[in-house]
Parts: sequence; C-alpha cells; structure tokens
Amino acid sequence: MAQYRIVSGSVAVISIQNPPVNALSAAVREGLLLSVRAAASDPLVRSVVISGHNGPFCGGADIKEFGNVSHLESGPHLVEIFESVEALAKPVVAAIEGFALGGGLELALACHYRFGHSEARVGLPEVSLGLLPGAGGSQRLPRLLGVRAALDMIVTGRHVAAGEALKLGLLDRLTDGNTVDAAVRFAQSAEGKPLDDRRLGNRPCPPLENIDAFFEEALIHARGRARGAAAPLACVQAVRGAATLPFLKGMELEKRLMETLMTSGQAQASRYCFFTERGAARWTTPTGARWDTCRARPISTAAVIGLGTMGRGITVALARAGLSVVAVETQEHQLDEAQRAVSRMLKGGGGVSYSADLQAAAGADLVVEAVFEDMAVKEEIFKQLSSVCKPGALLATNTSSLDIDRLASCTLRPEQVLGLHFFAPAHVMRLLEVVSGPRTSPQTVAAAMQLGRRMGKVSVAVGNCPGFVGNRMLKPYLEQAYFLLEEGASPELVDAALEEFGFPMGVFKMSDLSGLDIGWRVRKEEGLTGPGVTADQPMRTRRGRRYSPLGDLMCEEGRYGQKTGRGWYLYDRPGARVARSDPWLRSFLEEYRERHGLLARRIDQQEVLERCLYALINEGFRVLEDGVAASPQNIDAIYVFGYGWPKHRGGPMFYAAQVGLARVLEGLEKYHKAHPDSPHLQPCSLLRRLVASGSPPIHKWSEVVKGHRSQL
Ligand SMILES: CCCCCCCCCCCCCC(=O)CC(=O)SCCNC(=O)CCNC(=O)[C@H](O)C(C)(C)COP(=O)(O)OP(=O)(O)OC[C@H]1O[C@@H](n2cnc3c(N)ncnc32)[C@H](O)[C@@H]1OP(=O)(O)O
Ligand SMILES: NC(=O)C1=CN([C@@H]2O[C@H](COP(=O)(O)OP(=O)(O)OC[C@H]3O[C@@H](n4cnc5c(N)ncnc54)[C@H](O)[C@@H]3O)[C@@H](O)[C@H]2O)C=CC1
Repeated sequence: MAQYRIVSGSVAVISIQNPPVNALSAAVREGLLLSVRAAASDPLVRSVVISGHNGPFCGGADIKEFGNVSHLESGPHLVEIFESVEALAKPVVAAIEGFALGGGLELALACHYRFGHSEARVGLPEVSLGLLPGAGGSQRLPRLLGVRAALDMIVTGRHVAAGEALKLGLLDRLTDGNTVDAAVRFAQSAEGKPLDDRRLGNRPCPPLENIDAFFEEALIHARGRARGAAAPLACVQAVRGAATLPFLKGMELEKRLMETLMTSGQAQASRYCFFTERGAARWTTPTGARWDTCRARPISTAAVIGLGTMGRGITVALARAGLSVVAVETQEHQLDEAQRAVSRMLKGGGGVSYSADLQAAAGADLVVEAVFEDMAVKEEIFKQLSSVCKPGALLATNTSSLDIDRLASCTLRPEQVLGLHFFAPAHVMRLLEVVSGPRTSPQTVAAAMQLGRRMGKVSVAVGNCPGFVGNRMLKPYLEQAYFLLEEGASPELVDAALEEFGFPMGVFKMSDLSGLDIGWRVRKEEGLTGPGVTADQPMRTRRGRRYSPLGDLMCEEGRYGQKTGRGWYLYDRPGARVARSDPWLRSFLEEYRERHGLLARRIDQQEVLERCLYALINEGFRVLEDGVAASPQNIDAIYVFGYGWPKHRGGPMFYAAQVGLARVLEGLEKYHKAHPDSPHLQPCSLLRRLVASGSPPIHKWSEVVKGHRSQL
C-alpha cells in the first residue's frame, strides 16, 4: 500500500495509500520499506518524494493495530523504516498536504526536507492517546526546533498550522499549488548536494541554559496539568533524553518509555475514547432508523430564543458553524448585553441579527429555545413557535431537566421537536446530547446530528428521561457526596479524592461554579424541598428514601457558590474563582450532624471514590437497561466530553470494566448494606446479569442488554 513511480526521469515518488487518513498499517509499512529500498538501489533515481495518496500525507500509526501486539509486531517497525529514509544517500522530500500527524510527522522528520501545503497542519498528538512519539519523533523534533518549541508540541499534542510550522522551522517551504509537483521540482534541485547536515539524527540538540532546572520545572508543570495521566510526564522525560543524550541513546530511552505506555491501561482507555468519539456519529433510534439509512435535511438558518448564559453560547456556536442566526430576547437590557457579548465572542457581527419578537423566528430552519428552566414558560413558547415557524422547521429545547415529550405535545409537529442539550459554555464544550422522544422523526435526529458535527461537537443521540443521560447519572454521584458530608467528610476531602482521580474539579467546587441555586430550584419543582415539605416527614427523608437537605440549607443561607462569593467554599468576592476553605462551613456541618444525631467518622479517599463513582456507574447501567443510551460507549463519550471524566480513564462504563464488574458489584452491595435507605447504591439488574454471564468485554454488553425494553 505504497505506490512507487518515477517522474521527471530521476525522482522516485512514493505515495502512501491507505484511506481515509493514510495510516501506517503493517501493509503500508511493508510497502514503504520496499519502496525506499527500491529507490536506494535504482541508479536512475537521484532523489525521492514521499507523499500521501489522494490528499492527506499521513494520520500516523494505525491506531487500530495498537490493541494487538501481534499486529504491532507484524511488518517492519516504523523506527527501522525511518532510519532507512534518513540514511538514504539521495535527498528525500516530504510533500505534506492535509495533515502529517504522529507517525506521519515522524516520517517527515526522517526526510531531509519538508514541503507543506499552506493549508496543511502537522503535530505529534500521541500524548492524547496515552503515548509519546515513539518512532523517533521525541528525539528528532527537539533537534530541529530546539527543546522549548518541541516540548510544547509533544506535551500538548497540538496541531500546528502550516504558517506557524514554517516559522518554527518545522517546514522548509510552503506552496499554495500542487505540493507534490513543487516537491519534485525541489528534489531535483537538491540532487547531488550533501545531506549530512539534513539528517536530524546526526545533529545535536540546540543548547539550552540551566537544562536541569528547565526540565524540573517542565515536569512540575506537566504533572500539574496531567491530572494523573502518565503520558505527558513520559514525553518530558523523552525530550530531556533528546537534550542530554546522544541520538541512539535517546532512541533507546524513547523505546523503553513507549513500551511502558503502550501496554498501560491509560493508553487503552485513551484509545477507546478516540474511537468512542467517532463512533457516536453512528446513531440509532428505537424505530430502527440509523445514521446510514436516514438523510438529513440541511439547516442553514437558526433562531435562538432567550439570550442568557446558554443562549449566547449557542448563538456563537451556530454562527461559527456558518449558519445565519436570529437571536431573540424579550428583556431589553439582556438583549443589549447579549448583543455585545456575542459580537465580542465572534469578533464582529458574524451573521447574527437580534430581535425582541418571537415572530423573527418565522423563517428559521431550526429554533433552539434557551429560556428559564420553567415548564410553563417553555410550553407557552413552544405553542407560539408551532404556529409562527415555517412548516418543516425543527423546534429544539436546551432544557437540562424538563420533559421533551410534554413540550412536543404543545405543538402541531411533535415529530420535529427534540432536545439539543448544550453544555456551558455552549460555544466551547464539545458535548451535545441530541434528545429524541418517541414521536421525534429519524430525519429530525439526522439533521441535529449533522448540525452537531458542523459545530465541531461530539453529538450523542439519547432518549428522553429526567436528566437525559449525563445529568441523570450525575444525580446519584452528587447525592453520595452530600451523604459523605453528613457522615463526616469535608468538601475538601471529597474534592481532593475526585481531583486526584482526574476530574478537573471536585463535585463541590463544580457545584459552586455552576450555582447551588440551580439544583435548589429543580428540587423545589420536584416537591423535594420548599415551604411545608418537611411538615409531615423527617428532615432527612423524602418519599421513604434518605435525603440530604444540606444543599437546600446552604441556599437558604444565600450561599449559591461563586456568584455570591460563598458556597461550599469561600471566595474573595462574588464572581471570584479561587476557592478557600471556610471555617463557617466546618461549624455548620458540625452543628448539622449534632442536630441530627450523626456521628462523624473517618472517611478515606477510597470510600469517596467508590461511593460517588459506583453510584454514578450503577445509574449508567440503568440507563443502558432502559435503552436511553444506545451503548456504553455513548455514555462514556457523554462523560468524557461533557463532564470532565479523565480521558485516560476512558469514561465511567469503561472504568467499571477496567476495575472489574464483579468488584463494582461487590462494592455496591457492601455500601447498600450499610446504607439500605439509599436506593442508588442498590446494584441494578443489568450489572448483576453481566457479572453472572462472566463479565464480558464492554463491546459485548449489548448482547446482555438485548431483550430489555429499549427506547433506542
Ligand atoms: C509488547 C508491546 C510492545 C509495544 C511496542 C511499542 C512500540 C510500538 C511502536 C509504534 C510506534 C508508533 C509511533 C507513533 O508515533 C504512534 C502514532 O502515530 S499514534 C497516531 C497518531 N495520530 C493521531 O493521533 C491522529 C488521529 N487522527 C485524527 O486526529 C483525525 O482522524 C484526523 C485529523 C487525522 C482526520 O480527522 P477527520 O477528517 O475528522 O476524520 P476522522 O477523525 O473522523 O477519522 C476518519 C476515520 O479514520 C480513522 N482514523 C483516523 N486516524 C487514524 C489512525 N491514525 N489510525 C487508524 N484509524 C484512524 C478514524 O477512526 C475514522 O474511522 P471510524 O471508522 O469513523 O472510527
Ligand atoms: N446554565 C447552564 O449551565 C445550563 C443551562 N441549561 C438550560 O438552558 C436554559 C437556559 O438557561 P440559562 O441560559 O442558564 O438561563 P438564563 O436565566 O441565563 O437565561 C434565560 C434567558 O431567557 C430569557 N427569556 C425568558 N423568557 C423569554 C421569552 N419568552 N422569550 C425570549 N427570551 C426569554 C430571559 O430574559 C433570559 O435572558 C434552561 O432551560 C437551562 O436549564 C442547559 C445546560 C446548561
């Protein structure tokens, strides 16, 4: 799978052919090595150009091979191929169109010259797969760019646009025209010229002052950002090798580090996330409609109703995807403020017009409602939209908790009603839950999924139920965190355990950020709190289950979180972000425990993790059982891209499989026995059945789920 041809009499053009991204599979590696050898031995060949077939240069090593050692070991090794390329006595030019990523860029670094198309991008994104550039990239890039720039690229894994790559010296030349033709012309001009200096393996790394201090600091910085991931730290170690060791010794270090990473659970989890992200696009619905049989009607105009926190971000996301947007808001001051905020985010008008009148939505292909979380207000808007909007227009709500079916039934077009659950900030967060009810048509889902892709979102099709998938699973997680406070934990202890696990923020810091009042309002609507609710039942029980009123009591004290400068933590002023421990809270919790006869006990981090995460995972199994999510992979995509679940732990369902389903079941049984009034700790029947059927691998869970009532 590497094409070999001679052009212009003396230039061998080797073209990597493995659509869609020209990954370096075993067959490609075989073909590449044979071609390089052919070019070396053919006396007519005086120079070589390496390119990608039909566009992209190369998306790197074939990630599908990584899970299987025998696949990895079949065919020649990339390191060996790249050594042959670098050692060739004839100039080799990489002609980079589209992208050169991972092993693709490592191949280009082994070439003597790099030509890029002006719209190409290059990068070493292995770190996001739990790896490092293990085919010489960690050793050659620092020799070319210097340690600082190389370390930045390798530790962040960021894609670098051609213009920047030229400035960095990573690309030698750019062209707007045909890259291969330009590279061929250049290769001919380089024929016969000395190459020693062009071989990066021969070059020392550009010197760096205070090298030890530099790397110590780099390690601390990487550790601070890694949230427990091993790969970024290994990347720093490998680059340090490049800066301090001869090339071959550095290559040995790179190999050792790579072997450890490649066989790690973290790399397995990160790889799983890579495919999970892409797999979400292959959606299904309960009526049997599928992503590949259903055509989506294109959407080119949209209306957003309500320009508060969410509506502004949604407007920006839609405008950036190229839609023409009309933004509707009834409050004059909100409208003015939103207009300024949206323009700032879009750096100009960006195809957005504004109105205070719902009639402005009449011509839109899609309407996204983002007004207050109040059923009566939303019902009224959906009634109006049903008559105002043109036939065929889709009506979406961004509600995070209300019933989509109820909103659909307010309209004359229930098949065109759906939930588009964006996450805050909507123009930044990658996740979009596409929520369909029983009457939502497959074409509506298809159009929403296609739009999600245009916005660069990871869109996951889910069924309608309270909280959909993400928030539904969050509820038991939050609940256990509250219970732990009652039993003796502090917010600091709970948050530290979760942050050490890899969440960017513990549950209490997260509540302070999003606002405690949001949950309070929802609990009031559900009749769980509010005047008179506790008159005929104990303070810590609701509907026969354990209930913690801690969140309600905090709100009654006016402690809404960051917005009021006080919540589970203390902040310097309302709106400030730095959380400090609050002595008030400690006494508040002590008094609370005393009042309710609760004895504080020592709680360790393991209990925090097991109680919070197993309760969340248990709900995930229930979601699967109910058919609200089509697969465990979809649940994991929701958690990784919407809730900060660390990628190197794969997502909650993957994590459960990695921990062992029997262990999760055992843990839940233990905690449920200790807390029988907490139903979320009662293991669900799907988990029991999976364990009884021998804990099959995650991609086989659907066989056990089958037979259950499914909404998807
Ligand atoms: C005992 C054990 C011994 C261990 C020995 C250890 C030694 C091992 C030596 C191995 C050395 C390896 C060295 C190395 O440097 C490793 C790498 O190169 S890792 C790969 C790095 N590359 C990437 O991370 C790029 C990943 N891809 C992307 O970012 C995007 O796909 C891309 C920007 C290229 C294109 O984006 P887009 O156009 O949006 O398309 P999609 O993302 O939807 O992808 C389309 C399709 O292609 C699949 N795919 C993409 N990249 C790869 C790939 N590298 N390998 C395999 N397949 C890939 C993708 O999954 C999509 O297919 P689906 O079917 O939809 O999933
Ligand atoms: N804030 C968050 O983090 C998230 C919120 N959501 C959901 O998004 C929706 C909006 O939430 P926020 O943006 O936080 O609320 P918000 O209170 O910041 O904004 C709501 C806006 O709607 C406007 N509005 C009210 N009635 C209107 C009407 N009839 N016509 C036009 N505008 C009207 C209000 O003036 C206000 O500007 C809610 O359903 C919420 O549950 C979903 C995901 C996350």
